[in-house]
Amino acid sequence: MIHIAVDIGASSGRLVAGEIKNGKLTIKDIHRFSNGFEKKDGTYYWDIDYIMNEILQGLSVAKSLGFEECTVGIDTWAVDYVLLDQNGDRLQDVVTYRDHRTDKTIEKLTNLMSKEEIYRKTGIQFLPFNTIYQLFEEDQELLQNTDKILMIPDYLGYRLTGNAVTEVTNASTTQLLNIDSRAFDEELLELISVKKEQFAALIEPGTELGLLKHKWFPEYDLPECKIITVASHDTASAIVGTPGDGENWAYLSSGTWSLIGIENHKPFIDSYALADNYTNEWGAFGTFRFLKNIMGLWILQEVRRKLNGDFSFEQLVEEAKQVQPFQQFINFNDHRFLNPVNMIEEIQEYCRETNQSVPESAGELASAVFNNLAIIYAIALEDLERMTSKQINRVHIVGGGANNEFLNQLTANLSGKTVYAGPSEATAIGNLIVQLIANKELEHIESGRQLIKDSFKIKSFNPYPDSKEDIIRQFKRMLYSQNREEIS
Ligand SMILES: Nc1ncnc2c1ncn2[C@@H]1O[C@H](COP(=O)(O)OP(=O)(O)O)[C@@H](O)[C@H]1O
Ligand SMILES: C[C@H](O)[C@H](O)[C@@H](O)C(=O)COP(=O)(O)O
Ligand SMILES: [Mg+2]
Repeated sequence: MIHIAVDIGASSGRLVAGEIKNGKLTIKDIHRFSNGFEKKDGTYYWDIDYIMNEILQGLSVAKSLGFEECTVGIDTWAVDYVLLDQNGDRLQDVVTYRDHRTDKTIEKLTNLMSKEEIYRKTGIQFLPFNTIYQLFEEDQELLQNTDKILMIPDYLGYRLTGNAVTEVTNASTTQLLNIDSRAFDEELLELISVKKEQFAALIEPGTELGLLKHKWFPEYDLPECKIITVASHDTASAIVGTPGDGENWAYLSSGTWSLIGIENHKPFIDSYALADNYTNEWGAFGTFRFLKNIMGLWILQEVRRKLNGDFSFEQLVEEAKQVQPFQQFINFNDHRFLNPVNMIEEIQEYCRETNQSVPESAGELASAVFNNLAIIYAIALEDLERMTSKQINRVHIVGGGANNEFLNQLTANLSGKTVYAGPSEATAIGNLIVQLIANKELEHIESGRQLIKDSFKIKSFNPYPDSKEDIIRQFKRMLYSQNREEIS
């Protein structure tokens, strides 16, 4: 049986076919498309109908390749949602988490319930765009006319099958789930005037959602598909697809965002985790993703866009190698980098404000991005070890960022840990692993990770001893001198 992973990140989407052949997981790119958001009347929106069409185009490519039947799993970015009326039709376009409508909402909501109380209930990090804050800002009349609130991958699954669910890994990013009861927290729902019935039933990854409706067949030449709900938060799928083993490894899901953390079997909720804004997003198979959001390669994507796309990502890496490293210390987790009008100007303004040299060329800008991301990763790993008393010896970098060998080596040097890079398509692979487990072709996540190790090339980067301590100390000194607001 062929399985198809639909993995949609903030910058790109892909359909990847996979099956186990001769003891290895073989994957094949079926369809790729770019993703992004547009500003309309002052609000930033995704184009969900464009995404839906690309998924159906991709499935028709699968049919043209001879796949007459398959299972399909969908994973996407977190927190965003669709509002449906009683007929199952969308009440409005889909607002993106980078919209500025929630820039001040954490402050408003934590005046009604303390940060400590919300964190005790949910164990979820305070990001301004969490679903709870977006719903708080929604038009109240619209919300009262809403029959169902569906998270993005659940909405896409609903459009394909007609069945509505709320998959738990992605639902945990709403900051509305109670970590003890594993249900929506009624007090938090009341704070934002949402009724529990407005969410579809919570379900675990690996649950069959339904069959692809034939209403799509006249317009697209499609295979017969059984849709399986996977770990539908893409980061949860990325972690399933990360070939770590034992206790002493961390993951770094490196795409538009950098999500750095460890896989836990129980939540880790204490004042240090709250202070450092670490989260306990729910993982597949009852695990917890104790991680931190770092602004990630979004910064580079926006620098590249402002350079009119004149450089490929590979070229920007080569340009960065040509310049002196560590010329500026920049806290890219500062809220100002979440969605500035012009990322290059924002970076340059930050450097002027902090009396640092100003990066001008593509190489200087790319070097500033890579060097400071590596420092922030290293500090996050230090925090993880201190908070959890766990020794982290290995960092598995997965996602598109795993292709950036320059950043992989910088991360190894500054963290002092061995970096294992790949698979770059870990998210799609993790999506496939859950489908294979649901289809009883794999027993559990451990056998899935062993299959990944047996099937894909993983490249290692050993740390070169250098003055990492001094660099990190200088970065921390700059941080404290600024005391600016992070993205929480
Ligand atoms: N060959 C490459 N060399 C350097 N960086 C790369 C390469 N391929 C991808 N990347 C990096 O990976 C990022 C995209 O990662 P990806 O996981 O596809 O993102 P998302 O899932 O968020 O859309 C790009 O922004 C780029 O920085
Ligand atoms: C807003 C969320 O934190 C974000 O979606 C992140 O968790 C995520 O899913 C990153 O996926 P990308 O593939 O877009 O980097
Ligand atoms: Mg991704």
